[in-house]
Amino acid sequence: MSQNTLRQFNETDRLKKVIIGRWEDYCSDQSYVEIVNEEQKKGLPDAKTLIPEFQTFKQTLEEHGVEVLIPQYVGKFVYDQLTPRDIGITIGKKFVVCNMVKKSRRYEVTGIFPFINTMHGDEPSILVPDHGILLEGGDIIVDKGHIFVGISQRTNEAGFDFLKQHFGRDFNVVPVYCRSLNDGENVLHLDCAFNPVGENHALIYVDGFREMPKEIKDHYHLIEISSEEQAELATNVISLDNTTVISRDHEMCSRVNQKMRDAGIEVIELPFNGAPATGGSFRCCTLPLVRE
Ligand SMILES: NC(=O)NCCC[C@H](N)C(=O)O
Repeated sequence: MSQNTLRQFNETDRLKKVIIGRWEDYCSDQSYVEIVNEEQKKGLPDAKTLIPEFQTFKQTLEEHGVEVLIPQYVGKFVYDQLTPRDIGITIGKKFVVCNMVKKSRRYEVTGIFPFINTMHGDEPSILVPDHGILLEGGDIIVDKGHIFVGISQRTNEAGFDFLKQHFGRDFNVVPVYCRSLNDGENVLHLDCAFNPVGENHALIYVDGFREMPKEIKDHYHLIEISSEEQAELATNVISLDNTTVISRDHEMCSRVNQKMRDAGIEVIELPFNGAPATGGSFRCCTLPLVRE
């Protein structure tokens, strides 16, 4: 299959081509930094910790046959290009350019346009939502005929409606209402509380949702995680295929990692502390273009 054809129908299909976060130039000018989430209020990571962690991540992906792309540097006003997951999403054979809530993330997508422009798909293959429609890729999970859409800190009902309008014929588009900061829960995006792994398992933080959709209960064997594990982004693994994930080598993720192993999934644990301190772990730091 062509590496230049957009394709993502399942979260755990074999990952062939992916954009990962850009660690160089991170926070290169502090005067531009915007604190965009609760995690960052605890302090931003030292840029030096990012280098070995991202290099090892990239190398591990490549060793597993994945083509890895790094965004171009956008400029110091976009101080953080670590988590490309949110700026766009491959759905089926199309690409949706996301409308970001935070000002400092709005132009991040220009760093990946050179890659998107080389990709083909079902025309028109690039969709751009209107103003007022807020949606971020971390809130969108395409799996088993569904598009799960987190209505969260970053995606609104209009974002859900947009996806339903464009993809509702081919997918069952399911809203997933995440609890808010006012409810005492910090679910930045859906993938901070739910993530399919393996053939039909899913990691889940049940208290992160106002109500669990039937489609999640019916289609997955659930591996539940605690609030302490959720705070360390234990759901936020990246699947290489339906047998293998990359997860954090971290004490608050080790129980969940073992649960996945018990379910027959190979878990590659890598040290990854810098990006999670900005709010995103392995899923957030990846933007798949091709899964087959
Ligand atoms: N899918 C995700 O949860 N992405 C993490 C995004 C972190 C980024 N610093 C942000 O707050 O937008």
